[in-house]
Amino acid sequence: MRIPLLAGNWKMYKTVTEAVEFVRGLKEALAGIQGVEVAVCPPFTALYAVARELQGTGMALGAQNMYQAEEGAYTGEVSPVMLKEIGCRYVILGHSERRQYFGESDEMINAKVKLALKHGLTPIVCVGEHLKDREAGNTEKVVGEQVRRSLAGLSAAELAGLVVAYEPVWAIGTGRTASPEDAQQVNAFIRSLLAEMGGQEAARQVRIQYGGSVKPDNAAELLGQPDIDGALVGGASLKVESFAAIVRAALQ
Ligand SMILES: O=C[C@H](O)COP(=O)(O)O
Repeated sequence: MRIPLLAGNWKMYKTVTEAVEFVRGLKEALAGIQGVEVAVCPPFTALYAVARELQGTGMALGAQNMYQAEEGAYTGEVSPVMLKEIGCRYVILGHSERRQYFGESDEMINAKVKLALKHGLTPIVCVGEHLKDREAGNTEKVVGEQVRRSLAGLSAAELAGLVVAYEPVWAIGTGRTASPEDAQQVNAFIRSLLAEMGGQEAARQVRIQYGGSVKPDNAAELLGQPDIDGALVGGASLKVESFAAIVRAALQ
């Protein structure tokens, strides 16, 4: 039984004050909720304050990125050791915005995934095709390559414990969502690929989210698909009301 993971990726939004205020509201909105896992992924600057605010709630903390080294002269970067100490359970890796604006390759993401796992962080590994890939009928080819390369060399147990987020790039922040059927098809494809890489049991356990314009009014249908085990939510995770509504939709 896979517990759905609803994770809010705040991207470069929210000061420390705004982040703390949000978490206080979210705690109230979701008090007593069971059967789903909820995580928030604030900018680095708010991680510590949010970690304190989340204590004792069962909600998890995630970071949006990390560097592929434990320490060193890497100005501006943050290591998995630092994220673990601060209380992160998750780290988003390979988000399409990292791939697009910061030149992250599958090989770099693979190094990050391995180091995150070494330090007890659970990677949320993002994959997804561009519109031109989908229109050319290349979705599975592109997503398949990203999965194989980003997750190369992982053991079956490591694959089983991962979170993969299928995020079609054309659906991110655009208001254009993949249909539940299309999202289900790609998530099922990713699961079959993971079965090839790590065996049936790993594929049965791994959680595969959908992300891309998930909103309160489309969440239930997306989350009701058999291979969609939660959502990675951008814009709609910035307001307590909409994020809480998406979390509740996972229980329907
Ligand atoms: O990580 C989250 C995704 O980029 C989705 O963002 P969005 O919900 O604003 O489309």
